[in-house]
Amino acid sequence: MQNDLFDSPASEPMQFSSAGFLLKQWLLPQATQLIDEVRNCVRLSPLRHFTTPGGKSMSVLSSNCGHYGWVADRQGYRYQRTDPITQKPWPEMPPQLAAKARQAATLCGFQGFAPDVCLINVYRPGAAMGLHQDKDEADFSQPIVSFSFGLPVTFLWGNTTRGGSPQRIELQHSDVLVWGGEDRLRYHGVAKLADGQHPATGNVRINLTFRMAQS
Ligand SMILES: O=C(O)CCC(=O)C(=O)O
Ligand SMILES: [Fe+2]
Repeated sequence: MQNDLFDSPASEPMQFSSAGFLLKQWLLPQATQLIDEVRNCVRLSPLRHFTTPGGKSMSVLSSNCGHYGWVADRQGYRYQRTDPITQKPWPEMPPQLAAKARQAATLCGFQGFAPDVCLINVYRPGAAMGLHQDKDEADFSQPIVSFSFGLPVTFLWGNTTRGGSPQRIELQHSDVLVWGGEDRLRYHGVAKLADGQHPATGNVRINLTFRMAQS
């Protein structure tokens, strides 16, 4: 499914897997405002490098907004209501962000998506995310909605088990990925971010991952 105009947001999702969809440049009209909302959130709950249970520092910088936040430390991966840095609840999820995530899910056939967490990931050049499954949520019947802003990156789409060579999906500023159903537990990740500059974000890529942590 091709856009008529290269620079206009997709009106229809591009299906890259049985229950995986890409909405090209779908957030372009709202991108500046949505990025501003994210900046407000990270003023309240700062970006940080989480440490994995294995003791490694993640290359991506992360924070959260919403009722829950995803955290990692020596004890494991989990969702919690408070930010371990500020000891306060995570900032509220900006309604405009939640509304766009819900609308994207609906467009891809997932009705009634009500995310209670938005994980904010900021990638600097050289940062990457290895193949993993999103499986810390209570209910896998809910999809995942993922926004990309700023520098382009290659998204890696694997299988439901480890191994095999992943499909490579090029993500640009304002693209949205939605996956769920039988693809909900697909391994996925992102390749190392290349150096660059983007008018909307400078030298970073911002990823927002919306999920329903609790059913
Ligand atoms: O940055 C991305 O596009 C993927 C992020 C991701 O998979 C995660 O945070 O679980
Ligand atoms: Fe993930």
